[in-house]
Amino acid sequence: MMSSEKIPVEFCKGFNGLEKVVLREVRGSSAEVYLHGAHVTSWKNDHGEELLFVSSKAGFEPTKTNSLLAATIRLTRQLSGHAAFKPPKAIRGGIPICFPQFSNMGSLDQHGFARNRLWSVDEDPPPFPTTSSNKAFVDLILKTSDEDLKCWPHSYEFRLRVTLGPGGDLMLTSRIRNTNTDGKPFTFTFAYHTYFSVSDISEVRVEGLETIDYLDNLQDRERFTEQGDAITFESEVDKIYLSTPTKIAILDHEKKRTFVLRKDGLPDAVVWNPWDKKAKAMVDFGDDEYKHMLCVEAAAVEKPITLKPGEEWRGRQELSAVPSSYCSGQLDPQRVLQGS
Ligand SMILES: O=P(O)(O)OC[C@H]1O[C@H](O)[C@H](O)[C@@H](O)[C@@H]1O
Repeated sequence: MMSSEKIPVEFCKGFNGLEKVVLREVRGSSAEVYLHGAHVTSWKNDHGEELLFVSSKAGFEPTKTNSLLAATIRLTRQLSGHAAFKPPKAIRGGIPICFPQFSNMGSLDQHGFARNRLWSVDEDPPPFPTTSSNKAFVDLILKTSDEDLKCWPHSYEFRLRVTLGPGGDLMLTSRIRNTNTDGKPFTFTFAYHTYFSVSDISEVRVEGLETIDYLDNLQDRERFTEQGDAITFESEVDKIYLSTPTKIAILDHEKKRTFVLRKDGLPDAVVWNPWDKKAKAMVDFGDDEYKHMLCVEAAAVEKPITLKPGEEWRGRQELSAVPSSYCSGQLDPQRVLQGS
């Protein structure tokens, strides 16, 4: 007799034959992680609704990879010069990992190399201090390669655990260790570059960043202070909020859904939407897709992290999606932020 219980962790082939890991939780939620970039490309709630944005122009159809239709789409794209995602390029959407450099704030390529590398499954990860009963998780690892030593001359071990919690929450924990044998410390910046899927950007509010200082990427990283109201969107935004609260809420009024982002070890938060002009300039992003995404990125940017040999840093992001409660058309941010 076949068991009806879903396999919590499945290793299989995804887009372009690339290896992926599917996490499933008994109530029906799921997540997908590619070994390319340790990139989370899908996070679905127990109704099967996708909660992350992945660009249709990324050329990335995670669920149709084996079908004739998907093959035809891929061929058509190739023939029309479509900007399909192909390693070593990063996937446009989901949760790319920016390491060891956020943005262009250093000598490396934009956002560092971790999002473009092939990670391995970590068969024997060091234990976490707290044990949990979660079954749906995977441990991935990235280590120094000869190629990366040329641009970043340090030895490191980057362990990422991706966990799907029993309620469908998605947890990412990074542990980065300096394994240099030359006695030298290293310094890095970091971000979980999360693309949330939203119904309509003009209906979205972000709570938790009011009155916080930020560096505006659109104004030479000049420092400003955010006003007292929730953040809404009517033009391009690219801001690095500094030393933010650990909990940020993204309220999607139309979907009646609120994402709650909790973070630990990551003081900053980047908020990005390219809006129409920049969207048009991006080859792997649809002209109108800016309306349906918002990046809110748990990050360590302003104060780079320095590790001495043998030292380990930990940075964690936890995402949940909850139905928004609202009365007389007004969302109640207090309730969301208090977690009630
Ligand atoms: O195009 P990418 O390299 O993936 O970067 C996409 C975006 O990432 C971050 O949010 C930065 O703050 C933006 O300045 C950048 O445009």
